[in-house]
Order: sequence, then structure tokens, then C-alpha cells
Amino acid sequence: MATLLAIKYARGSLEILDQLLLPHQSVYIPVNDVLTGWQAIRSMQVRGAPAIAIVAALSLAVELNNAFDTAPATPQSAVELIHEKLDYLVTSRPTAVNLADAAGKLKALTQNVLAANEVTPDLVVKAYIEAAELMLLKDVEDNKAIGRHGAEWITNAVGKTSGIRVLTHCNTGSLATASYGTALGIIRSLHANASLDHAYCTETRPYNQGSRLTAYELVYEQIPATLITDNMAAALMSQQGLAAVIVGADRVAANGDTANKIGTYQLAILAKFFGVKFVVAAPTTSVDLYTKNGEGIKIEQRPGWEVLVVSGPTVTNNPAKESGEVVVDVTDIRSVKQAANGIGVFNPSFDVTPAALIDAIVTENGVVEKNADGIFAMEGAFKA
Ligand SMILES: CSC[C@@H](O)[C@@H](O)C(=O)COP(=O)(O)O
Repeated sequence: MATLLAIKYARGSLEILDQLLLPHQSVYIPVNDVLTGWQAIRSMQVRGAPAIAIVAALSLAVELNNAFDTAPATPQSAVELIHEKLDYLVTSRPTAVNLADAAGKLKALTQNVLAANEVTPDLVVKAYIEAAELMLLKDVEDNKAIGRHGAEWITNAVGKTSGIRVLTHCNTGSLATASYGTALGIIRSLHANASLDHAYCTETRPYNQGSRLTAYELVYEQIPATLITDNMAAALMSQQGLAAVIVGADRVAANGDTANKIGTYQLAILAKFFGVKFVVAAPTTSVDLYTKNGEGIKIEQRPGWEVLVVSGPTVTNNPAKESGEVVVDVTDIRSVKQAANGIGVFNPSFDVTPAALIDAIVTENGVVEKNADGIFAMEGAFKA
């Protein structure tokens, strides 16, 4: 069976699956430049920490590849142009560190190319494009490794190789990454090993990444699965004997505090209460050693209409605008208003789960657990 692909890329061409239309329609839209990439990320046409970073990097790769007529005059100006565009892309969404991490690595790489002998603007551009393309390939490999490590850790931790039931939140699958997925990658691995009995996924209000995307992926992959609303988690844990809650991450601080989709924190508290393992799955590109703990993580506040409507307005007739303004069509048929007029709205897109509530953090290099003092040392995640 073909895997779902959020990102279709060949040199000079990038298309993304418009996630605002899922699960009703599967429509790929072209992303030929940085401005369109920025808008696709801000408007959630593509979302999920790794996918955002890859689409941002590749949108610039396509723009540079196709801009034959406007190639920079000097290697220095090529580097400056690339850095300026990357800085702009980083402003699209603030919480997931993968985007800033990718931009930082690509800036350092192009800066290093400048130091080489006989460098030309073309060489700078070529080095950038090749590095961005590698990020796409590496993410798939990393996710498969996360899947293997996480499945092994969970089966060992609960002492069972079959009959395992898990709960996941938000979307962390093929649609949130280059392919395979992080938390959903672990569920995929458990299923492939015949260890999984059942996967539960939350709706993940207000944006419904769970019911719209994770449920879609689970059905597509024929993994036995059930959808719950976010407020059913305690009832589920009290009745269904879960082995683990498995979630992704948008940013893991140096002490293991983890920013992830709003609602993750309350699931971690419930997991602690019910003695269910709480597992975070993320590539090392989500680990931010420069941020000491969760207090330093900037949480994106999303527009109030996402809470006031079901499913949310779609982005239609949305030409890229220099101002970066995103045009939403609130009269769209899927925008069913469900709240009293005049009510205020609190809509943080993410929350921070304290490290104390987390049992394991799985990266492509293995599993980080707390040391004897009960502390995660996330530097360890960078050692294979
Ligand atoms: C592998 S994706 C991990 C996280 O990015 C995911 O759980 C999440 O919080 C996504 O948020 P989103 O707002 O949909 O981009």
C-alpha cells in the first residue's frame, strides 16, 4: 500500500497535500517560492514540526532552483539572500524548534561554502539545495529508527509483546513528517511487530488534527483504532488498560520539558494518575539544548475562530500577500459556528508537559530516560 505523503518533491518542484481539506479531499498544491511556503505553514496547510521545517527549507530550494534570471551576482550576495529568506521562514510559526534548527544548519552550511576556494553564486545555491534535499531523506530514516526504539522500549517497559493498547494525541504520522511519523511511527512499529492490540486517538480540539488526520492515517494503514473526544481520556484510561500514551513534540527543552499540541499536558497528568507510561517521540531536530526548561518555550497563540467553529475556516482564494496576511473564508461550508456570540477565547496552540510527568523521550538515536536524580539529560539524545 502506498504511504500517505504530505510532501512531494523533485528538484525544482514541491507540492504539499493541503491538510485543511483532509479528510474530505486529497489535493496537492504547488509551493514554488518562500512566500507561498510561509503562508502554507502559517495557515496550517502543512503542519507538524518536522514537516514544517522540511517544507520551509524546500520552498527556498525550489525558489532558488527556478530563479535562473535573478541569480545573485556574488557568492556573498547569494549567502545573504539565503539567510534573509530563511530568517523570514522562521517567523511563520514560533513553537516547533525544527524550523529554526533547519534554518540555523542551512545558514551555517552556506556560510562555510563561502570559505571554500573558487566559490561561485551557483555553488552556494547548489550546496543549499542539496542540503535541503538531504533533510527530507534523513527525516524518513530518523522516523523509522524512532519507531523501532519506541516499540522496543514500550514492550520491555510493560513486559508484553502483544495485546498492547496505546493512546496518541494530535497528528504525528506521515502527514506531520517527511513520512512514517514519530509517535505514530512507534504505533506503526508496534502494529508491524504484532504487539499492538488497539490504538486510540484524541480528536485534538480545536484544530482536530486527531480526527481529521491521525484517524485518516490509522484507517488508511488498517491499524485497529478508535477515536475519542479529548474529554474522554480519563474514562478510557480507567477502563481500557492502556500500556502507554505516545505523543510527539514541537520542542524538547534541555531538561526534558516538552512543548506539544495543547492537551498533551492533561494527558500526562492522567497517565501519571493511572500508572500509564508517558512517552514522547521526536527527532533530535526537536530537541533544543539552548532552552533550559519549559519556561523558555514560546507558545503560539492561534486565532479565536479556531475555537468558535468546528473544523475551521478553510483558506480559499488565498494569493500569497507580501504582508503575510492569511485570508480565511469564514463562510465556508465546513465552518460551523458553535459558540455564543461575544464569548472570549483562549487558544494556545501548545502546552508544556513537565519532564517529571514523562517516562521516556525517544529519538532516532535511542531512548533517553531520567537519571538516578530523576532528571533527563537531553544532551544524551545526540549520542547514537
Ligand atoms: C511529528 S509532529 C509533533 C508535533 O508537531 C505535533 O504533535 C503537533 O503538536 C503539531 O501541531 P500543529 O499545530 O498541527 O503543527
